[in-house]
Amino acid sequence: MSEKFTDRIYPRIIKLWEACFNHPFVQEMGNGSLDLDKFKHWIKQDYVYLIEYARLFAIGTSKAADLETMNSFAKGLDGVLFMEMDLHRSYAKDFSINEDELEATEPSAINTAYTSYMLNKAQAGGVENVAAALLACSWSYSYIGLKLAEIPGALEDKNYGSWIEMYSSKEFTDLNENAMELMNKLAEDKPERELKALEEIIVKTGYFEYMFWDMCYNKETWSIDL
Ligand SMILES: Cc1ncc(CO)c(N)n1
Repeated sequence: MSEKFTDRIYPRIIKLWEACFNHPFVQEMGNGSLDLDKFKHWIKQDYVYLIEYARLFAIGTSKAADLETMNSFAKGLDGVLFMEMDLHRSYAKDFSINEDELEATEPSAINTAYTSYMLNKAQAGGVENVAAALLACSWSYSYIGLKLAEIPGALEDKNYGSWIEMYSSKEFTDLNENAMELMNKLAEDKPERELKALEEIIVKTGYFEYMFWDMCYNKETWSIDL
């Protein structure tokens, strides 16, 4: 059996996940000191990010060549819309942000750039492009969730415990494994040139992951108030 695609790109990709894990936003969630306003910015921005992200799974479902692949994309779509976004809705409720306000969040510049890039890559290419465009999202959060859960007391934190619990849960771990398996299956037997292009999509979305943390930490929207 040939080497799995995700194993082959791992040495490069892990540097991105480590940088995300070491970002002050993530570190401060881990020790409970993160400013709640920064976290609220994440909840709102991430909610509208996930609406666009969910579309990728729908695109993948329609581009899939066989039923098994359709099922995997559909499972991902269900997981994002109902399991992952429930976390955001539950936090929003605690913060007295109603669901209409949450859904009406204006995506920031980085958020818009990230989702536009993903959707463009997903729409322009074959089904393997869709799997590549959505992978950094689940892979990085799964890495971060599992690492944060190892910090003593982090799972019990009154503010960030449920975040860490969800992203380190079996359900989310399964969702990410499903995305990784999809990528590996769709990358099988692809020529080197195409594998390089898929790797590039994963690296670029990985950079966007880092920038998303930074955007939330600095509560950025767009550069000029109008
Ligand atoms: C920006 C971003 N990346 C990844 C995830 C994990 O699904 C998320 N919720 N938001």
